[in-house]
Amino acid sequence: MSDDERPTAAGLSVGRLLGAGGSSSVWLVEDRDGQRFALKVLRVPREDGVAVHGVPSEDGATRRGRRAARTDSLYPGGPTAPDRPERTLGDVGGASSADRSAASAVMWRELRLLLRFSHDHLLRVHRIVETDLGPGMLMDFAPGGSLLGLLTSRGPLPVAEVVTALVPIAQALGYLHDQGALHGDVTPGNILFASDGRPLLGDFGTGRLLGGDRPSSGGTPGFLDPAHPGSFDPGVDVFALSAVAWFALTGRIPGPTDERPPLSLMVPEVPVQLMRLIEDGLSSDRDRRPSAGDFARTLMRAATPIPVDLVPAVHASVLPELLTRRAGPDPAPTAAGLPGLAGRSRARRTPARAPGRARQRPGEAPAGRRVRRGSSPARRQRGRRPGLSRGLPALLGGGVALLLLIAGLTLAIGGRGAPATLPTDAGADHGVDQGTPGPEHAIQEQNDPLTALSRLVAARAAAFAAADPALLADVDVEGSPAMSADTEAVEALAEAGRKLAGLSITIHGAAVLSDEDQEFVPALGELPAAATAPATQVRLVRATAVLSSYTTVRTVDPGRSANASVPSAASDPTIAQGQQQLIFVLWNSGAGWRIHSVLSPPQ
Ligand SMILES: Nc1ncnc2c1ncn2[C@@H]1O[C@H](COP(=O)(O)OP(=O)(O)OP(=O)(O)O)[C@@H](O)[C@H]1O
Repeated sequence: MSDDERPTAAGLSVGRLLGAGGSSSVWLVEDRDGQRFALKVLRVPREDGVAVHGVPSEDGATRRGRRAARTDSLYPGGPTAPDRPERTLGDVGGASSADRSAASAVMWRELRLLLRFSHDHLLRVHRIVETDLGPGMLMDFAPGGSLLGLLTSRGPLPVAEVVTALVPIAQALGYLHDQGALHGDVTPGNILFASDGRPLLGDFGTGRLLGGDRPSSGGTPGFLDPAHPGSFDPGVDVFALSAVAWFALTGRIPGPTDERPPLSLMVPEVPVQLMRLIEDGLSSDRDRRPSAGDFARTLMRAATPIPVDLVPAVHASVLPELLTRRAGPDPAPTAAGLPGLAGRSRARRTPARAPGRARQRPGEAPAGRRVRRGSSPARRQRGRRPGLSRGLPALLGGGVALLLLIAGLTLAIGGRGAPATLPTDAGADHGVDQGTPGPEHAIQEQNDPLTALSRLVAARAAAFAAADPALLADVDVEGSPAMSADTEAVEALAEAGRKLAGLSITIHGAAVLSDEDQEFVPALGELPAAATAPATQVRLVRATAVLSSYTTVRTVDPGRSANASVPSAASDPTIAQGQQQLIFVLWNSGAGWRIHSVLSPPQ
């Protein structure tokens, strides 16, 4: 955005452009006391057809990524918001007085609405100021930037960070709904972060009050409830929030129900209750959608929240004030040399345990080896882990752990056209073994979890490909998180009369994590001990799971015969291949290795 689009306003010095949405540009400003604010100036459609694109003043990669997110991921196949002809009020010879008074009315309306509400997670708006480009709204500056900016820089987020980012937003929506108001435009661009990492819901431009006279005209494609456009229904905000959660976990907008891949296939570590919550929130059946308050409560129980790592996304000038940054010296020796892990280590040592979650029940002493050993001070004092120095840091250094690339994420945010390059490591490649395992193979598998893992993921792919939950019996531990999530997803496929033709999964670079490496996997603290079967062995295997491309095929007789299929219709989407770094928790209680759960690697 050029300098002549920079507003001027009495008593304010105007700094960098913070961002631009479909209808406004937002600038960093400072008042005479040195206090910083964000100043939002509305933009209006251009009459001469010449487009003025608002781009954030972040680095080039972020800018490119944001465009890609808008064009490839946020708005696939549809009109892209930035391509709407638009202008800043006052440009090209100045806006008409009618434009200005319309803009002013919108601003006053948003201000009046916002002044009625006060919540820790609603962005505070102060007043309207006159600028040379028309009225501007002065609001709190959110130095952490937006969730969209964060996802553009980092790629999809781990479940634990999604919990941190979205529980407060769901609570803020619950508060608004209780007050008889709708937000109306919950999107990743409208979720901002304070410097202490607090998520804030902004942009009440399309908000509405119950009984208000103005129908909603806003909303953002991809996050707009297709079933109830324009209705005054809190479920519209819950739909949008669920779409944001899907987007944060996968890097893509969810798309229509019968076209989106199962979430548990794209992000296997998503707990089953979270998968259900998001599917319920996106359901076209309004009665299935939870209230915003229930959404917050269920999301809170999905994982122990960890601080959102904002560092890769923020402007360099705000780094020093960012409380959640994890670079620099850390008092915990275990985190030495591992930027990004310090916060996680702390979070793990003092977990914000959700109600009802017990790490280990009294009297349930682990008979086999526990999934995770306790982290004694002595262990923490030992400093850098030799295993980690070869393994996880390679992931961290490459930034690969940030990219949960599965099922078509080559089109995902960040403008990346191809899957990330993965670090080579010492682990052998374990391609799919399609043949029937012989006795020798079975013995080898019994001893070697890496060999077993290749077979397990191939069999898991076969269950999804055929939409046959019975095939999971030899894949997942009975009653485990993996079994619940996979069964639910495969049954949903079967009920929808679909299967994923051509899907296969191969394992590459698999390596068993040492005990010391396991110290750095915070989510392990949430897994139950392997206490139920005395002889249970547990291994954690870090690996890259590579999904082939596949096509969603409709079966002839939905819900009954997954074997019969109709030829792929032209509309059936082919999902491009993708890959993902994962940690598989494998159990062996005597009958061979099975998948107990799947985690994302620490970042
Ligand atoms: N208070 C703020 N502090 C820091 N950055 C902000 C603030 N408000 C907005 N931004 C940045 O500006 C971008 C655009 O802001 P906003 O979403 O309010 O504009 P908009 O035109 O209303 O967008 P849309 O109509 O597309 O939702 C945000 O995505 C964010 O990056």
